[in-house]
Amino acid sequence: MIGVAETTEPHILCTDLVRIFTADGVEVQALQGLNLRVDQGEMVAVVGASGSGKSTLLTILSGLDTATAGVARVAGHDLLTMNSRERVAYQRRTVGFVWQQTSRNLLPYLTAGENIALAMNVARTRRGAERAQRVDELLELTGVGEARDRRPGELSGGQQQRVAIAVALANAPLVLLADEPTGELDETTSASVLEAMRGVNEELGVTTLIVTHDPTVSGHVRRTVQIRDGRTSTEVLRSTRVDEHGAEQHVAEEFAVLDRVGRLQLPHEFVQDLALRDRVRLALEPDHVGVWPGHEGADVPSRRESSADMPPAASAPDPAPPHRGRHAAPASDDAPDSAPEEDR
Ligand SMILES: Nc1ncnc2c1ncn2[C@@H]1O[C@H](COP(=O)(O)OP(=O)(O)OP(=O)(O)O)[C@@H](O)[C@H]1O
Repeated sequence: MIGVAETTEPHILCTDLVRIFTADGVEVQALQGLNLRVDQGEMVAVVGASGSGKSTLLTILSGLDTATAGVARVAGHDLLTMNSRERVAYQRRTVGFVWQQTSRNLLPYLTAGENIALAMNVARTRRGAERAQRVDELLELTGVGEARDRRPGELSGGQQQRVAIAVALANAPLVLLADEPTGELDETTSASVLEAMRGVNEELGVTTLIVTHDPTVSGHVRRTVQIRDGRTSTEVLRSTRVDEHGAEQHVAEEFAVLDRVGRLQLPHEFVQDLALRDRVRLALEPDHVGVWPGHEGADVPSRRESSADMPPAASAPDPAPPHRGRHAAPASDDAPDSAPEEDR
């Protein structure tokens, strides 16, 4: 393992990640060259439609599955070359997980406190009074101190997920991974569980990645990455700015993701609105790139001096205006703002 503190490597790094499943002789490409970087201490949500590859990504990052090709590194661990011993140590100490189903997070016959203590017991971290103190601290941190002596069946869904977060944090992991942690909760309870995760991220600085189909998650994180067909397609960054009157404004800005070799996915509605298909014309302008339909009969852009590689043009459009929905706008609570329809 590389010393994470000594490098500038992100805590989660996926480069051109591919996962191909073969079932009954048919190949399914669940991840098709996915790129993702999450810096140390960041909290990021990956959202996408059913079948877009979210769980596949999380299963690889948690060390339960291995990618077919590409790079997947978490806190300096190379997940493609790890042997089984390293994998066990990685799962016990480097990463913590929260899954959608309580049954996967907690043992039903143990109390909340015993579930947390068990995680430390298995990894042989902390003993005796130190262990008991850590149990109390984690239950306080996740806002369920009162649940300590109750079994999962005696807790609400939201309380169960908070206890699950405490269990995931028992061995002080560097990275917290959550797969649909609010999938079985109502909207209000989901919001409170996500806020608990945010509190943990801010308090402990643990790098946090949540994958979910729930678009409201983006209201609780600074960065939301959209995954589409096994690739990251767009990102929404949320920030707070002070306007000219000194008032704080929450701003959400959506970006397309550009990979190492310059590929990007155009948002679905852009493709539909301009009836783009098969190929497009591109023009390099001093401060932007223009994209026009490339099929026969489509309007051809003018040849600009800066567009050296473009074919001769028939007409000269105005400088391409920024397309709607792609620049800073006040964030609404029902984000993800202008995310492609099919990804919601
Ligand atoms: N073990 C497997 N064998 C074959 N195909 C699989 C396997 N696991 C996933 N897939 C396929 O890979 C694709 C991505 O699946 P994945 O479960 O990662 O999507 P998802 O975004 O998590 O979806 P959901 O939100 O419905 O859980 C789907 O087409 C799925 O059918």
